[in-house]
Amino acid sequence: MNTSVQPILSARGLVKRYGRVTALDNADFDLYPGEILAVIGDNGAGKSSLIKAISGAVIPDEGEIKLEGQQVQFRSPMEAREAGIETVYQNLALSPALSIADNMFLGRELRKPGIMGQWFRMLDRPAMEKRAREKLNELGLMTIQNISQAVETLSGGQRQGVAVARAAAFGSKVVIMDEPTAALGVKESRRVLELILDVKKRGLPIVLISHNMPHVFEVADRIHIHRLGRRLCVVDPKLISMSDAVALMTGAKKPPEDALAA
Ligand SMILES: Nc1ncnc2c1ncn2[C@@H]1O[C@H](COP(=O)(O)OP(=O)(O)OP(=O)(O)O)[C@@H](O)[C@H]1O
Repeated sequence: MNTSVQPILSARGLVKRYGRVTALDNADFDLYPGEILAVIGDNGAGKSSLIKAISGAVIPDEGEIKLEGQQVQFRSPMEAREAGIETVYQNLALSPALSIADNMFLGRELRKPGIMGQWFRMLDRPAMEKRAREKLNELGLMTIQNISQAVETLSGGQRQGVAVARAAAFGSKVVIMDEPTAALGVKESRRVLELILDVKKRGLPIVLISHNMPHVFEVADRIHIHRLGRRLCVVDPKLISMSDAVALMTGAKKPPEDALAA
């Protein structure tokens, strides 16, 4: 990974306190163009808080965030989405009773003029279904036959696929995935890992938060190790063993001198 270029998304000195708990304690973050950056850390290390801060879901108490070198202050996930940062949260944020197409366009529905003209714009369902089908085909999610099928009737892997496809379809700059394989079986996890690699092939950088070390080591270009609310170090999965990464994460081992900007 060429870290001499400007990061597409970066953060410096992020602090987030919840009462007496400091979830983020002077945390830094850098994501470079075209890479898959895994974020790993023990339970409670502050990974979700970090991701929420850079995706607009929480507002940090201190620190700065830059997107393509420009300082940004997202006050909501919608603002981050509008800036090109799409997040697949652990709970997927899908509406089970709605169709695949409706879920893909949730919050940014396509509309057309209604019978009363421009004042009453109706949902353009055929256009949304066509675009959703194109996106899913493009991402190789051919197993989904019927785009108007309700999401609650899909398997866990297919649901994850819809959430990832939505992020990949609309994320113009960054896709963030929080534990995308946590609730999935072996086959479904495999498909999601392939999807992550597909998204990377299409040129979008990805932040992957995961507890699954084999998955992290399989797809990540770099690994950001988060500990006690801050970035401890960044390591190259080709140069470190899984057990050493876990030892760094848990504090059993200290990071080498040169691991800060790997
Ligand atoms: N909304 C909140 N209110 C109070 N405390 C919170 C809140 N969100 C996070 N915390 C606390 O902040 C710390 C960091 O939590 P966070 O969820 O960011 O960690 P994590 O690394 O994602 O953990 P896990 O791997 O267990 O999901 C924890 O001590 C957690 O209890």
